[in-house]
Amino acid sequence: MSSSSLVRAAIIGSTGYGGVELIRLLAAHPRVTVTSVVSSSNAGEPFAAGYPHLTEIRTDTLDAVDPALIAGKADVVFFATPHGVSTKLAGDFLAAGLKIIDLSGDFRLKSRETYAQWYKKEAPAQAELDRAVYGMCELFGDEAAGQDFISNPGCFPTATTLGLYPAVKAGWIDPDTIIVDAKTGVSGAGRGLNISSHYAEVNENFKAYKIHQHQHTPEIEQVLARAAGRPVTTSFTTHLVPMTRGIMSTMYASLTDRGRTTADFVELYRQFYEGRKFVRVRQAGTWPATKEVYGSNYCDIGVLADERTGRLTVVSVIDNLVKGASGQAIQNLNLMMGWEETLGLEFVPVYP
Ligand SMILES: NC(=O)C1=CN([C@@H]2O[C@H](COP(=O)(O)OP(=O)(O)OC[C@H]3O[C@@H](n4cnc5c(N)ncnc54)[C@H](OP(=O)(O)O)[C@@H]3O)[C@@H](O)[C@H]2O)C=CC1
Ligand SMILES: CC(=O)N[C@@H](CCC(=O)OP(=O)(O)O)C(=O)O
Repeated sequence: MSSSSLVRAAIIGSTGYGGVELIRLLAAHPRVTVTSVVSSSNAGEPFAAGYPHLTEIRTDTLDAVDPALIAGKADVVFFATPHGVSTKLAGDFLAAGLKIIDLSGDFRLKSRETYAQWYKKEAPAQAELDRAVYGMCELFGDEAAGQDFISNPGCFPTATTLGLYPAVKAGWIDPDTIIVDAKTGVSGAGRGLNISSHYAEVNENFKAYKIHQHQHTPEIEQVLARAAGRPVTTSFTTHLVPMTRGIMSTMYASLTDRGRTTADFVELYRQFYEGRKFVRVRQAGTWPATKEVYGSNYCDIGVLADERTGRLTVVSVIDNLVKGASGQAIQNLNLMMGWEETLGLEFVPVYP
C-alpha cells in the first residue's frame, strides 16, 4: 500500500445496519475505497437488492466469506457481524495479511472468563485477544497507531465511559457509587427481525431490558478501572426507546468534594478533551439531546455537580451507528494508518 494510494476495504456483515453505515460513511472518505461487500448468506446477489438507495454507488455483488478471495481485493477488513463470528474468523484474515477492525464485542474484554460469562459464548484465543487493541479513540487513541487489529468499542460503553472517564481519572467522583441509566434507539438491535424490536412492541412504549445482565457492563468496568487504577463495579440499566438512532447515558456518582462546582467540572472535561474534535462539552446549565448528534460522529456531554445531594450528574449522547459503531471504526482506521483522526468524518448532525 503506498501512502498516496487508496486503502481498499472489505466489509463482512455488509448487509446489516453497521455494515451499510460503513458504506455510507466511507463513500465520503478521501483515502478509502470499499472493494468488497461480503455476505455469509447471499453471496453472488447484487448488494443493492437489499438497499435500493445505494444502487448508484454499489453496482457490485456480494462476496462470500473467503479470506483468500478478500485478501486479493482488500487491505483492511471491517467485521460488522454478530458476536461470536470474528472469534472464529479473525485468525484466518490476519494470516491472509489483512488488517482488522472488529465492530462486535468479541475482542473487547481482555479476560476470556469474563467474555464467556457475559456473552455466553466461547472466548477467542488468548493470543488474538492480546493482539487486539481496544479502540476507544479519545481515551486510548495513541495505542492504535501502526496496529493491525482493532477491537471497536460497544455503543453504550462509548457514551458512558466518555462521560465518566475525566471525573474518575481526576478522583473527583467515587467510582464505587456510579449508576448508569442508558437509553437506546431500536437500530442498536440490528436489521434482523425479533419480537422485542417489532414495531408494535416498540412504538409508544419504553422498556428496560437486560437489567444487571447487559454484556456492556464488564466493558464499561474495564475502561473505568483504567481511570481509577483499581477494579470498579457499576449498576448499568438499558432501556429501549421508540426512535431509530441515538443513545443517551445518564450517569450519577457521589462527589469526593462537595465544594467542586459545575463550572469546575466543565473546565476539567474541556481540558481533558482539548483537541479531540468529536467530544463536545456543553456549557454549564445546558444538556445534550440525541438529535443534536444524529448521523454524526460527535459525543456531546453535559455535567452538573449538585451541592445539595453531593452527586454529579452526567448526560452523554451519541448516534449508536456512527460514534457507537461505524464512525468510531473509521476513526480507528484513521488512527491505525497515522492519518488525521477526523478524516472523512467531519460532517454535521442531521437536524431536525
Ligand atoms: N447496531 C448498532 O447500533 C451497533 C452494532 N454493533 C455491533 O456491530 C455488529 C453488527 O451489528 P448490526 O449491523 O447492528 O447487526 P445486523 O444484524 O444488522 O447485521 C449483522 C450482519 O452480519 C452478517 N452475518 C451474520 N452471521 C454471519 C456469519 N456467521 N458470518 C459472516 N457474517 C454474518 C449478516 O449478514 P449476511 O447474512 O448477509 O452475512 C448480517 O447482515 C454486532 O456485533 C453489533 O453488536 C456495535 C455497536 C452499535
Ligand atoms: C437495542 C439493542 O438491543 N441494543 C443492543 C446494543 C448492543 C450492540 O449494538 O452491540 P455491541 O455490543 O457490539 O455494541 C443491546 O443492548 O444489546
